[in-house]
Amino acid sequence: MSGGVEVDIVDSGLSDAADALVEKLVGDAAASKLSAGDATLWGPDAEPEASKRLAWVTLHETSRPLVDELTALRRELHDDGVDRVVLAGMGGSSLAPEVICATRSGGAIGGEFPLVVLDTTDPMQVSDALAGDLSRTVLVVSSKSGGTVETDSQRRVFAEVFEANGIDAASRMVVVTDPGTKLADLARDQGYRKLIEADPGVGGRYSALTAFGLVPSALTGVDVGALLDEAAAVAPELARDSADNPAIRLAAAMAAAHGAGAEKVVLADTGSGLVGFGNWAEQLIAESTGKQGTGLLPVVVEGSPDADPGSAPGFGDHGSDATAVAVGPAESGAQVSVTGTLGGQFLLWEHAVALAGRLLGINPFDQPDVESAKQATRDLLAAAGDGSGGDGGAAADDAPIATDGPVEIRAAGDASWLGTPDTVIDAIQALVDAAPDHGYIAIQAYLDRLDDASFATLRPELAKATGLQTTFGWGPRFLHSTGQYHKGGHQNGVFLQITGSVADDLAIPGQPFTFGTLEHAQARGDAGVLAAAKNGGTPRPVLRLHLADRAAGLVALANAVRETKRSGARPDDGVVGR
Ligand SMILES: O=P(O)(O)OC[C@H]1O[C@H](O)[C@H](O)[C@@H](O)[C@@H]1O
Repeated sequence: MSGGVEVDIVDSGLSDAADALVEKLVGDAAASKLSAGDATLWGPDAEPEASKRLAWVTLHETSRPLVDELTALRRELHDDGVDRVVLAGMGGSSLAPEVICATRSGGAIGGEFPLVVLDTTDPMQVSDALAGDLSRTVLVVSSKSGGTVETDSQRRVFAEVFEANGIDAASRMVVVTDPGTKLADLARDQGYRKLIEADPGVGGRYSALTAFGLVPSALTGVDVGALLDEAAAVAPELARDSADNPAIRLAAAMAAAHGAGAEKVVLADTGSGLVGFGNWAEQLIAESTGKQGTGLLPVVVEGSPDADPGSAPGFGDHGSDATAVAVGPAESGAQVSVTGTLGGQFLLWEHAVALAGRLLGINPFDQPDVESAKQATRDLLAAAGDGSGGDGGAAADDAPIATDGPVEIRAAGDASWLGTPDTVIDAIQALVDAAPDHGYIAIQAYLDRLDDASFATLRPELAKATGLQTTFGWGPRFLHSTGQYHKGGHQNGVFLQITGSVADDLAIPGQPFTFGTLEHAQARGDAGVLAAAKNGGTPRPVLRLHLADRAAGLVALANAVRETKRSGARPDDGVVGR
């Protein structure tokens, strides 16, 4: 293993196809240029953005001063009896610390300790985070732009509840943001405990080793110096213009597969020792490449295919539209295996995705389609006036097409593909029938990802029933991750959006809307934007299922998914529909 990471292209056909691209990257000296921060690698259109976004290549050196600063901050907080860390942040501002803390603590994601990640607007999940022991809590408010509505809302409600419990809110706020943002000004004006300004030369999804990744991790006790050491150990290897460079090999494998029609990258953890790494890689791959009607769609599957055969549909049984990548040792069905330390893999994947961007001919540093969903949400909130949308905003929604027990069936945009379903089974079947061969299904659940965690089982069930690659994302979290690809990538997706009733809504202090209203506006807004795009010349199918009762709704959905069929199962002959 070179310096701590290794990429093995196990599939000989893919390895042969990748060779030409390996040669090209080596010939162009792309790896050494990338490591030297050369912004010309993605062409003249991308150069202005790239020139502001390449500081991540040396973070293993430039982030060093943070290590002692954060150790001191943690000690100071501990001396005050504060050891529960809640992180308010979306996308690049929370995905890396979640993986770092879960990996270093042996697996607990989203539990009470060591890190409570709040990347949601679901009122129930926010309420649960507020219900923890506030006397021991510090809120890390992380936002590169300083203007992300979810993060701002979480900060507002925590500030209010701290004060309501007799705790000086300012003393419990640690802010991570870029210099000069509104959030930085606020932290100064309000005298927040600590303001840590991040390196503005790094975009959100490349920021694992900046203050965004390191601050929450260090506050929970992770040795972030060791993480930087792991990255430093692989950096020289990643800079080499050599056919053995693991970043070159991974980039070439993904781009060669893409060229042959396999635009999906199915990621399974096969015993990497890294917990939830796919959820971080997902944002990096999807947001960096999914644009201009092209890109790589990450499909994160559950379980280890060898340990539990059949547990990860889409991996071992994938068709010619996908590449199976094992994070960990190669297992049956894997075409590529990537192994290594956590710090090493962060840097490896960042280099590989940036190099793949060059091979795909896109700018890996922008996210041109993310803003459209945010704007649609703002428009819906403005149209709702004071935001008092009753049942979390659902009351302001269009009338359902049909109601089947606890499930209201709706659609977005042109729903001619849907016909007139009476039941959830009919509706899901119509959605599956509308998917092109070699297309994909995206399940998007705007629910509580801890209390409603069982909804994630719909992914393997639907993948098994249809043979289509199927992704699962929690809303609004995925809007800051795979959301870019779904709107800007290959136009062959169909979308199953799930929203749920809100038993106890939660006000957002100083805002005219509640968390429930915001969550539903985000769902409706994104559904509208998705449906407005086309799959080729035809309307892009977006099915919206609203659950009047979340628990009963899950049972109804699971039953319906089991009944779903797709003729021809997984299509393997030639690639169409991209
Ligand atoms: O860190 P923030 O500025 O709050 O941004 C959080 C996220 O927002 C957007 O959705 C971007 O597309 C993501 O790349 C980013 O990570």
